[in-house]
Amino acid sequence: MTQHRADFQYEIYLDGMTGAVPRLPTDLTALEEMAERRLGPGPFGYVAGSAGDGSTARANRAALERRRIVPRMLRDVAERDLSVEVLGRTLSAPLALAPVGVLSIMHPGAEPAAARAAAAQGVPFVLSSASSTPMEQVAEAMGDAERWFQLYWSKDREVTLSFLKRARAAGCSILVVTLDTPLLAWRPRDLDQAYLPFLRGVGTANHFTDPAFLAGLEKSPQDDPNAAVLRFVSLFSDPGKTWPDLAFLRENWAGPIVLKGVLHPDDARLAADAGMDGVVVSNHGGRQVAGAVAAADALPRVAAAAGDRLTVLFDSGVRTGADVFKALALGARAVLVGRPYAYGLGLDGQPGVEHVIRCLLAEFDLTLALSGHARPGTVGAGDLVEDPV
Ligand SMILES: Cc1cc2nc3c(=O)[nH]c(=O)nc-3n(C[C@H](O)[C@H](O)[C@H](O)COP(=O)(O)O)c2cc1C
Ligand SMILES: CC(C)CC(=O)C(=O)O
Repeated sequence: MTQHRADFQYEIYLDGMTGAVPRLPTDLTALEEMAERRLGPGPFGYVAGSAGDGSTARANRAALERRRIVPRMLRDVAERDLSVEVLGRTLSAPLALAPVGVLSIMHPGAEPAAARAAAAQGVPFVLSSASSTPMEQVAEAMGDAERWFQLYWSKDREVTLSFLKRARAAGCSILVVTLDTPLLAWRPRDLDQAYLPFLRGVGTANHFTDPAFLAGLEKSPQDDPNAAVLRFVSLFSDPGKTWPDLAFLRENWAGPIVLKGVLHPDDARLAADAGMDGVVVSNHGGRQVAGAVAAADALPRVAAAAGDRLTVLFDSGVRTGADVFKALALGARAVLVGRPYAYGLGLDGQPGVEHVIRCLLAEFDLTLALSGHARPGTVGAGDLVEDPV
């Protein structure tokens, strides 16, 4: 019998009947509620939080919920294949774990535990620049599994070059350049808790182990942590950059480059003109511009502008397998998921992250089949209608 991702549901039922394994909730909203009860208010608030009044994070969910699937019947979906081609590689399913920094605030296993889960479930892991574990150690935890590197584009060219070199040596195939965080947004939840991990030196591991970063310090981060954190904050990102600056990254990264945080179709055109290979339509999970367009509302226009010049990925608000399906129907090739896996990690380490991936992919497989599709590539705009607002 063909093994399908959907079979996970019977594993859960059978385990439940024998009482063998206490499972995390399969509804990822319930998982978030459990995380809120079990994790500390600072760490939970940092992950759950968003910019300003939180309206963009809410809009992300509303824009996905407003789209409704129109299932088709009698289409032979017995043999299904969830794989998709993304920038020259075959992914086992249209899902990757988004770059999420500072994972040690969730669980001591931190990034290596999440990366191992991604590897075990066959989905790419995107290593964050703001990782609490040096990228070499994260890569080591993954064996040969697919990983991409997310760059926070430093003010210091030598640090950027050093990161690119290290990421390449650590086996990262795709460079994901995050454009929407040249400044940290106004985040009331973190302000009210006075909780910003970087000011405590968390999420600085890639910097604190980087020769080019260390060269700018008089003393080691161990001997003078304050100076090291201040250097991190001053270099972390650069609001002065413009489109022509991308030439520097194009010259110094041999593989595909994907720009994360694109919401306007004209920015997609500029990305293609700059020789980029893809974009992630994303508003950073509503964490940067309060009042920004919902990512799912931006997606069809960006996908149209991208045409066949760019591969379009999507994140911000994905919480169900049906959301994955909807994002594909709106024009994405694959999606990234952020907060849910951070909660899975916080609640149960590597198995918790695997649980989240398996839930999303089981439900995606079922949604695909029950909507009349045997593979992601046939999903399109005709599969959705939009509820009146
Ligand atoms: C705690 C946290 C840390 C994040 N760190 C990064 C990061 O280091 N780099 C980055 O490009 N995006 C980062 N993001 C944004 C995610 O990559 C992604 O865009 C977002 O979480 C998607 O929305 P979702 O959480 O609704 O799935 C972070 C998000 C969260 C929640
Ligand atoms: C600001 C970053 C270092 C982490 C991040 O992307 C986030 O908190 O959303």
